[in-house]
Amino acid sequence: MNAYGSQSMAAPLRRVLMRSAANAMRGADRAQWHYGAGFEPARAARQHAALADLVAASGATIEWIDDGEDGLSDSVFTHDPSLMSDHGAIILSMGKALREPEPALHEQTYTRLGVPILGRIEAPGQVEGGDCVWVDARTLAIGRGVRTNQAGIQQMANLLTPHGIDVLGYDLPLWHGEEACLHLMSVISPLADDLALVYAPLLPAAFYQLLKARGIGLVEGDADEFFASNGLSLNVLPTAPREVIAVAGFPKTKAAMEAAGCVVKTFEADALCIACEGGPTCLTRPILRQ
Ligand SMILES: NC(=O)NCCC[C@H](N)C(=O)O
Repeated sequence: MNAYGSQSMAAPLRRVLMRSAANAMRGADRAQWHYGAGFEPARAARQHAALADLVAASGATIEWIDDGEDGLSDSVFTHDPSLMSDHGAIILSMGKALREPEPALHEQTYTRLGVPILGRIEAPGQVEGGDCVWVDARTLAIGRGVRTNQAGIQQMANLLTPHGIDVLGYDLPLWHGEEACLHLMSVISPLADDLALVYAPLLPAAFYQLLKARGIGLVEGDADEFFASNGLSLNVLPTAPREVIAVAGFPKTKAAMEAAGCVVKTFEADALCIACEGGPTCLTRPILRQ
């Protein structure tokens, strides 16, 4: 099967790219990778396997990037080195220097799978997948921050505008600093095409106004849980509209999603997500949503 295509954040997830944490994270140095005290490679690997079980149980086919002890610990966060469109994959260019080898891993995997490459973001351009949000099939919002720059956003526009897609850039705040991970997707998780979980105080104001103008309902994530989890309470993966996978331990955020009609499944992720600054969305790169 070489089916691909995704210009929605929440259409049913059919096929997704992941990388096991078992070998990738095994020897990672906490300080070098900017991981928190809770990082524990063996526990992170078990938690990653539990997420993969939930993803598979949703009916999605997982395509695995070749496992290997290449020391690329962050390569488990497959959302970031490539973006999928209905016209093929876009190979991205990382803002975090330690992650620079990862886009090549994605390109090799797409080639093996027979998924076409639409184009590449090239240095000095930088775009990470976590900064990209499909507002609808014709509108891609991109957060401009420490991981994604204007040169990268312009290259993305050059690739997608010919396909009728508007690419809109929005400035992100610095928040915890240049070493930390704050993507646009750190402050919004789409739950359905017309519904998103947000931490509104950190949303770019013009992006907030766009969401409202497009009629997208906003569910407010609980502020205490957002801060306690370093933002990961908000990082929620839709496997279908209003069917989501979230990190366990944030009952107020979960209840808010349920009140908005969502079915929420959770997995323990202290060693994998809270410690390493990436949640279930970040651990998955959708190849096909339809
Ligand atoms: N899309 C995401 O928010 N990805 C999280 C990536 C976490 C990883 N430790 C990083 O700093 O890049």
